[in-house]
Amino acid sequence: MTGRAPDAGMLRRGLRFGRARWPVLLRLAAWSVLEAGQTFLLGYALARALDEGFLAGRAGTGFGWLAVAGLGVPAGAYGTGRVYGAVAALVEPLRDRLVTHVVRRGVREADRGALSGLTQQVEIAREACAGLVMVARSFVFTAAGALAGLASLAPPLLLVVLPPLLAGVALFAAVLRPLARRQAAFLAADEALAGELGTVCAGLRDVTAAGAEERVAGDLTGRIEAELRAAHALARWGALRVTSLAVGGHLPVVLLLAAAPWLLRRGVTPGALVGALAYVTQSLLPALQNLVHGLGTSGARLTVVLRRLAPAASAPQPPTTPAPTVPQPPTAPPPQPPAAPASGRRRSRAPALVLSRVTFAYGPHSEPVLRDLDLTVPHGTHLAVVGPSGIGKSTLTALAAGLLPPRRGEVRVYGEPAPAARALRVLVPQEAYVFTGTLAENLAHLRQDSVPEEELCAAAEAVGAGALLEALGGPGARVDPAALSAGERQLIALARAYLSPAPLVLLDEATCHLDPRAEARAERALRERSGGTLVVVAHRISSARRADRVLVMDGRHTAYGGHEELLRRSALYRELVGAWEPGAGPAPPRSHPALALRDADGVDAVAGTGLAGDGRHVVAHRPVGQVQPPGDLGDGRPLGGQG
Ligand SMILES: Nc1ncnc2c1ncn2[C@@H]1O[C@H](COP(=O)(O)OP(=O)(O)OP(=O)(O)O)[C@@H](O)[C@H]1O
Repeated sequence: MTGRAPDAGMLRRGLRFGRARWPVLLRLAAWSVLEAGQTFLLGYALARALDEGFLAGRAGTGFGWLAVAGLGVPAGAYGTGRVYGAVAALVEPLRDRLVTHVVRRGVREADRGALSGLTQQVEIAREACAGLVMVARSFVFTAAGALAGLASLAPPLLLVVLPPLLAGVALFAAVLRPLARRQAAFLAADEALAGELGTVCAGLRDVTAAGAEERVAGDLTGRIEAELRAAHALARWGALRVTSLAVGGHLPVVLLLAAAPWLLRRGVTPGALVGALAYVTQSLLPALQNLVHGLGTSGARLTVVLRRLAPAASAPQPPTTPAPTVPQPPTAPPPQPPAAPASGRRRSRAPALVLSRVTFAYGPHSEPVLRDLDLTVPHGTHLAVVGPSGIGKSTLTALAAGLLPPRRGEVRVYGEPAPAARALRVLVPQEAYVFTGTLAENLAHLRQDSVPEEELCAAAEAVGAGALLEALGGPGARVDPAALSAGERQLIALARAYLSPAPLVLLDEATCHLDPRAEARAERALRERSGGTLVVVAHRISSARRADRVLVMDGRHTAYGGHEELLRRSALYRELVGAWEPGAGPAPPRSHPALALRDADGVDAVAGTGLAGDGRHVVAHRPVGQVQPPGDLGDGRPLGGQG
């Protein structure tokens, strides 16, 4: 949208439209004259009622004139009713023409989304146009009626009322164009903000996951400030509009009162003076008020909407007033990633992740999910986090990413408080974020520098997305997120994390839609990526086996160690793995519903839920005694308890 005032072309088209409908315009004028008759009668009858009736001691005559004024009311109301019909006859064809134009355009461009947006604008145009005709017409005929009345009462009254009225109208006419420009600019800023908010709100989770909050907040702040500036500019010009109203509508009242002695000396009767005041306060002032406000708002809206619907325009535009109701996926590259990572010096000194006596609960009165958790993950470590469903694994990654604040304790990433260390970590959630754009934009999303094509391809190859990249047409190809499978989206997100400058990668079931081999390849690549640190909410036994360290979350009884070590000392880990230490006997029965199925005699089966390699939810259900040893579980076996 542009911020230009109505252009000559639009005016010409308007005049052509009016010329073709002169009978309707004539009808409109005729009914408006009847309406204006009421205005005329108001002051005239009042003056006569005073001068010839009440002030002359003839009350009957006075009431008679008041009755005449009263008769003018239904006549005027009848005229107003007919006026609405005439305005409709004028505006409906405009709507029909616009609808025809819009439908042709929609069919030509085969874009039904654009069509619905445009027909909405047609309705706005119809309303704004009707409002405009009503206020402009009302002002012209009311002013004519009132001025005719003033002239018939006493011509000197015109000398007092007419100059400020003309000055006010002239001032308003002068501010109209700049005001329309400011109004259009304000609407544009408002729409831009609404559009951006719609996009951001639809992708809040992904923005958070990508650590782009600051960038998004910065963009939104820019939009908000732009709208604020536009609102200030509009308000400044709005003040001039109010001044024009004061000069044209209120000043005549003051002048009439101040000039009363002079007017009376020049033969103006008291009744005529009261009649003049009635004309100004009851007719001219309200009509001018309507004109100033109506033209200021309906006029600007109509200008903006008509320009959008103009035949010259080809690209569909967003609707004028309401914010987009259906959030759209971002079409441009979304917010930029966090700044560059910390220096290698800092990395080598501080552990990648430290949780010190961290307690976290989702609500002030809810039971903590984590209680006094201590954890240190040295730089370069590959840590797998396992535990039953709902135990707090995702919560832990969110705390590590600085997305959740601990109730007590502290989380540090490479020595910095987690919320301030966004540039040092990348969190890949289960639902991978891919946006409409090129593959290159998607892959380099967390980089601030421009990434050479070879590096993009190498990263994709490293995490196992090379074939996908090729199949989609290479880095320059555009991607439609809806056309990708969940696993393909995960591969893109993993390649993006690989390219990220952040040394700490947090995978929260980010490979659950990949097959075991693909998962292994991606994890290995992320682990080996320039000595990066990898924390994986493990989804399969194979993932935990690959890790240097495993954190077994179990409420208060969290265990930490290597795979073999944990098999020896963590009953829960043994259950999760679905095996017993040789000779250790069956694992102690557990009450976690995701893990143990009980019958009246106690535990009879060990079960776990998880996602299979193809993304299906599965339940591993094995009668006690038939559980296979760890070596036989195979890479593809989902790890119990991962929902
Ligand atoms: N936003 C939230 N508000 C309130 N409670 C929550 C919220 N998110 C998670 N929880 C609760 O916190 C606990 C831990 O959830 P979390 O998602 O961290 O578990 P998880 O181990 O990752 O589970 P899963 O393996 O099923 O993903 C659960 O009881 C869950 O219901």
